[in-house]
This record gives sequence, C-alpha cells and structure tokens, in this order.
Amino acid sequence: MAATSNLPPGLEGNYLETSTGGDAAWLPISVKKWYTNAFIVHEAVDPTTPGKILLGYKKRGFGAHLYNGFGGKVEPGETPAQAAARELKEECGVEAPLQHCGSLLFVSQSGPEWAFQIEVYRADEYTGALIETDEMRPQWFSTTPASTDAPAPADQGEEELLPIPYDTMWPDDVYWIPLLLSKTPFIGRADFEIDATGKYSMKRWWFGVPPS
Ligand SMILES: Nc1[nH]c(=O)nc2c1ncn2[C@H]1C[C@H](O)[C@@H](COP(=O)(O)OP(=O)(O)OP(=O)(O)O)O1
Repeated sequence: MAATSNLPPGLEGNYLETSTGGDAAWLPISVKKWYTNAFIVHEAVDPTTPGKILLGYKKRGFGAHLYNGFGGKVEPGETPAQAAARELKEECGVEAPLQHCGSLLFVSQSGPEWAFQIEVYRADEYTGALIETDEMRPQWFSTTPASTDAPAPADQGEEELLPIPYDTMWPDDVYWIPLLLSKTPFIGRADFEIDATGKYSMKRWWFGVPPS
C-alpha cells in the first residue's frame, strides 16, 4: 500500500491508499451535508454457513433502483450515530448495535451542488423483524466473492444467497464494502459526473485505511 501524500482534499489523517483511479481534477467542495449508511453483516460460521450482508433495494428517491445500506440525512440536533439507528429502523424495521466503521465523501458538481459526508456503520446482529418499507426492500446477499469455488450452502433449510450485486450498486461500493466486511476502518472520496440520462459516473476516487 502507498503512503498518504496523495490524500485528496477534504480527507484528513494518516491513511494508506488501498485504491485510487480516474484522472479528473478533484471538484471543489461547497456545501457539505451529513448522511449515514448502515449495514448488518453476519460472519461466516463454517463453509456450509457462509457470511451474509443485508442490503436494501432503494425503491424511490436518490439512488433509486440501486442496492445499498440503510441510511439518510442526519437531522438537526442528531448525531450521525443517532441518525444511523433511526434510519435503519425507519427503512427496514430493525434495531442494531451499530459501530462506526468508515467515512466517505462524495462530491458532484453537475445537478444539485452537494458534497455528501457519509458516516458508515455496521452491526453483526439485529433485533426486530425485517420489513419492506416504501423506501427500501431488504435482501440478504452472500459475502463469499462470486469468483471463488466455495461450495454452495448445504441444503439445511438455508436459502442460497446471491453474491453482493456490485453491478446494481453505487460504483464506489466495490472499493470499500470489502473493507467493511473485514472490519477494517476506512475513509474515501469519490467525485461524480451526471450524464444526460441522469446516471452518476465516477470521475476520480481514492480509498484508504489506517496504517496497521
Ligand atoms: N456514492 C454513494 N455510494 C453509496 O454507497 N451510498 C451513497 C452514495 N451517495 C449517497 N449514498 C447513500 C447515503 C444514504 O444512505 C443514501 C441517501 O439517503 P436518502 O436517499 O435516504 O436521503 P434522503 O435525502 O432521502 O434522506 P431521508 O429523507 O432522511 O432518508 O444514499
């Protein structure tokens, strides 16, 4: 991993680069808005009980038709941790002992002028019953990478899960979800351009982890 000399503007601290790309100039940051994103992850127990991650299919609004964690705006008077817990409950009905695991900065100039500061949380367990809401349809995915030859789960009443659907997620997710899964703290920044069809494409990105 490379040293931190190329940390993008808007990120601070001592971090080692894990991935970077794109050759556009970093966009200026005007208004920063705080958001949250929360994930439930069940670790693999053994080869027949692989790990799984809970994602939600966003049914409307920003990021509609993409799978993501559960989250939204931090409201005035709330801490990001409080907002993460509230959004998780509102969007899929459950409560969880969320732990902060990463901070992400997403910047775009085309469309509404925004810089999203997203605090990312993860929990190993949850309480309550998962429900589909107007905003999100929850779905479990396997955390076993699609390319490995791991055996399919044994037929013990366990549903067979699809791999994480990176093709139907924000394009930055593939760079930091593996860090979330391995419980490695992370930070990152990604700059986006919106094309004529309204699709966000990533023009420059950088992700990193603290030195071990
Ligand atoms: N590039 C990106 N990659 C990613 O993985 N998640 C992103 C992202 N850009 C935004 N998000 C997440 C953060 C947050 O969980 C969600 C946006 O939240 P919402 O659409 O729920 O926000 P709203 O403005 O609707 O807020 P609420 O009304 O409070 O839910 O999208």
